[in-house]
Amino acid sequence: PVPLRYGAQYTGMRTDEAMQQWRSHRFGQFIHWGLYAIPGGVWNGKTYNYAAEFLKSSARIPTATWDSLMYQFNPREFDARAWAKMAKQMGARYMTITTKHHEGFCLWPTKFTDFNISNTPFRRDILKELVDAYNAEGIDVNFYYSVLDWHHPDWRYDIKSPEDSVAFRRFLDFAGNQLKELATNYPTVKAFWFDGTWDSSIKKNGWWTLEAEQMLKSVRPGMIVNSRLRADDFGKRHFDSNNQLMGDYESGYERRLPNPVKDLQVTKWDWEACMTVPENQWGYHRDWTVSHVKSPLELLEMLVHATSMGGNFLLNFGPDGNGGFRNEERHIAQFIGKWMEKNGPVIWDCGYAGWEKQDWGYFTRKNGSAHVNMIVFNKPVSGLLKVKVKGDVKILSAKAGGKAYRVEEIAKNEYFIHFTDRKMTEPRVIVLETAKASEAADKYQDART
Ligand SMILES: C[C@@H]1N[C@@H](c2nc3ccccc3[nH]2)[C@H](O)[C@@H]1O
Repeated sequence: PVPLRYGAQYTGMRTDEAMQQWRSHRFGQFIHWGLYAIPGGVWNGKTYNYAAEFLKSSARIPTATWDSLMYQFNPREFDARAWAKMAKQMGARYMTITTKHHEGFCLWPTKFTDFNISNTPFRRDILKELVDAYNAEGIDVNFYYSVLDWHHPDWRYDIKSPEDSVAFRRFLDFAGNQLKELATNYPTVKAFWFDGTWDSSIKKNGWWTLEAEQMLKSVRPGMIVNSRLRADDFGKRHFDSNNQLMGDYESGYERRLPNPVKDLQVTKWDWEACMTVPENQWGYHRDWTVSHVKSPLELLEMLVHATSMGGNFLLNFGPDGNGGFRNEERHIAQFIGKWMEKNGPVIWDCGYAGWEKQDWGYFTRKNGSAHVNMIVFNKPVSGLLKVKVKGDVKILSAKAGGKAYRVEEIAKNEYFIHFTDRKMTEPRVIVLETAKASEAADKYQDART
C-alpha cells in the first residue's frame, strides 16, 4: 500500500453505539433551505429549468444582487414543530439540514460572517429551532455543510498563485471556525454531511479535510462524517489511494442507487444515497412541470432498495421562501408514512440479507435474525416468487399479515413461495422463517457434468 498521511484512518465498519444508531435509522429527511427558496428558480420573469439552488449561476446573477435576497428572507409560515411532526409521521429517523449551501448564506447566527440569518428580517436561529423540534420528536439531526462558498471572497476553485494560497488558507480557517461553532453550539447533532469538496483547491489541501474531521470528532466524540469531505495526499476522494473508504460512510450515491446485482461491494461498508423528488431539484422550484416528478411509490421502492443493500436513504424536501412544503411533498410524506406505519420493522434496524436479488422485489433482514423479509413490488404472472437461499438455510414458513403462503422446495437451496394474493395495491411484505438446513436430510443430488 501507498503510505498516506491523509488517507483512511481506519478500515472496516464502525461498531460504536453512535454509528449503530445512524445505521439502524435507514430513512432520513434531507432539507434544502436557503435564499434560493425565495426566487424558486424564476428570475426577472424567466423560469430556469436547472436546479433551483443554482439559480445564481444559471441566471448569471451578480453576487451583490443575489446576497441582497437576505433582506427579504422572512419565512412567516416557518414552524419547526410542524416540519418535525411531518417527518415523524413519514417514518424518518433522522434529518439532514443545509446549514450553508453553495450560496454561502448561513441558517444560524454565525460569528464568522454577517451573511447569516441574524441579519434578515426573520432573525431567529433556524438551526436551533429545527434541532430542538426534531429531537423532541425523537429524530436525530445532522448538518449539511457546503465547503464551496460563492459568497466568501477568499474561496478559490484552484490554487494558481501565492495570493491564492494565502486567501484560501484564510478561507479554510473560516470554514474550520464555522464547523467548530456548529459542533459546539448544537451539541445533539450526530453527523456532518459535507458537500462542495470536488474542486482542485480542496483536493490540494487533503490535510485540512482530515483535520476538519478530527476536530469535529474531538469536539463531539462519536460524530459521524461522510466520505465526500475527504481528499487524501494525492487528491483522491471518497476512497483513498489504497482504495480504502475515508470518513464513516460512503456518500457517492446522489440521485442514483447502487445496482443490486453489480454493486454488492457496498454491502461491506456503510453508505447513504440522497434523492430528489423531481429529476434534479434540491432547493424549492416554483415550476415542477419542467421535469419528471417521482411518485411516492417510486421513492418508497428506493428506500426499500437502499435498505436491502445495507444503506441509508435520504429523501429531499425543499421548503419554499415562506417555510411551507409543496403538496407533492406532503403527499409523499403521507404515503410513505402510511406504509411505514405497518412495515417500518422491515426497514428500521434492517439491512442486507445476503441472498441473490430476485425480480419480484427485495430482501431485508434485521441483524442476526432468523427471519428474512421479502418486500414484493412486482408480482410475477405465475404468482410464484423464487427464493434462492445462501448457506446452511432452509425455509420453514412464509407469512404475510398472519396469513401463511405455501413454501415449495424446487431444488437445492431454491424455493417458490406461492403468492396467491390477487390484485396488489401496495408493496407486500412476506416474512420468511428460516432454520439450519443441516438439521434436515439432503434429498438432492448434484449433477455430474
Ligand atoms: C446534495 C446536492 N449536491 C449539490 C450539488 N452541487 C453540485 C455542483 C455541480 C454539479 C452537481 C452538484 N450538486 C446540490 O445542490 C445538492 O446540495
